[in-house]
Amino acid sequence: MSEAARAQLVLQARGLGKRYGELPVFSGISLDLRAGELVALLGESGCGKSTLLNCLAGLDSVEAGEVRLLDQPLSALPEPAQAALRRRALGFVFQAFHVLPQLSVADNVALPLLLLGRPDAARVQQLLEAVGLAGLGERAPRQLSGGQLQRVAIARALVHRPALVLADEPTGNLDPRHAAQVLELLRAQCRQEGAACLLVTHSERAAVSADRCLRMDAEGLQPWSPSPH
Ligand SMILES: Nc1ncnc2c1ncn2[C@@H]1O[C@H](COP(=O)(O)OP(=O)(O)OP(=O)(O)O)[C@@H](O)[C@H]1O
Repeated sequence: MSEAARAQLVLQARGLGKRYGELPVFSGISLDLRAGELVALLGESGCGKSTLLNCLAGLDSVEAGEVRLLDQPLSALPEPAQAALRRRALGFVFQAFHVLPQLSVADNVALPLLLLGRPDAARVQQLLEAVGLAGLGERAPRQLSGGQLQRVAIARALVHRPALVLADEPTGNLDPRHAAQVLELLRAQCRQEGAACLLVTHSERAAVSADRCLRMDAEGLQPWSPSPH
């Protein structure tokens, strides 16, 4: 691989294998994600997409293989170094949002910046506006709808300009207008900030807007082309 190609690599996974007890979830998964690309990950429910995202982030362990994030061996780093790299380089949109109920909407979005010691109220406001939540920053999460909470989670994942965004069905609870807005935001994050984004989706519409698509099945990850509309 050339130096230029290596420099573009944000994430490199090789030979990942995962099982829950006796149940194999996946094996032999390899994946490269480059700066600026939006990659859609599709596959049947239960095939292991969320588990793979967790393993790529180092939030779940693998039995085999290696994950390199920004050319550092994430899975081999001691936990404090792993946490520091994750905090700096990663934005994660969880399927279940994981918005903290005791913090306001704006404080939830601000959290990654605070953990990095870089508070930036203007950036928080910019993200709230970008996801269509301007004016709701002072609300408590319990006062928001499911779709609004999903957008809080997306704003929080992007606010610190991470090199890698892992997004687990980020448009699953959104109407078409907000789904398009969120996809546009993820794309802008890739284009403007040079981030890589791996987007788990069941939506062919979302897949069409990706730079490339991967389908996950028992054989591993295969390149896939969505049918044009
Ligand atoms: N903590 C766990 N313990 C045991 N089995 C688990 C655990 N988490 C997930 N699984 C199993 O691992 C497999 C993969 O689950 P996963 O959530 O990764 O699938 P998915 O492709 O993301 O599904 P969906 O599209 O429905 O979100 C499933 O068979 C699931 O039942």
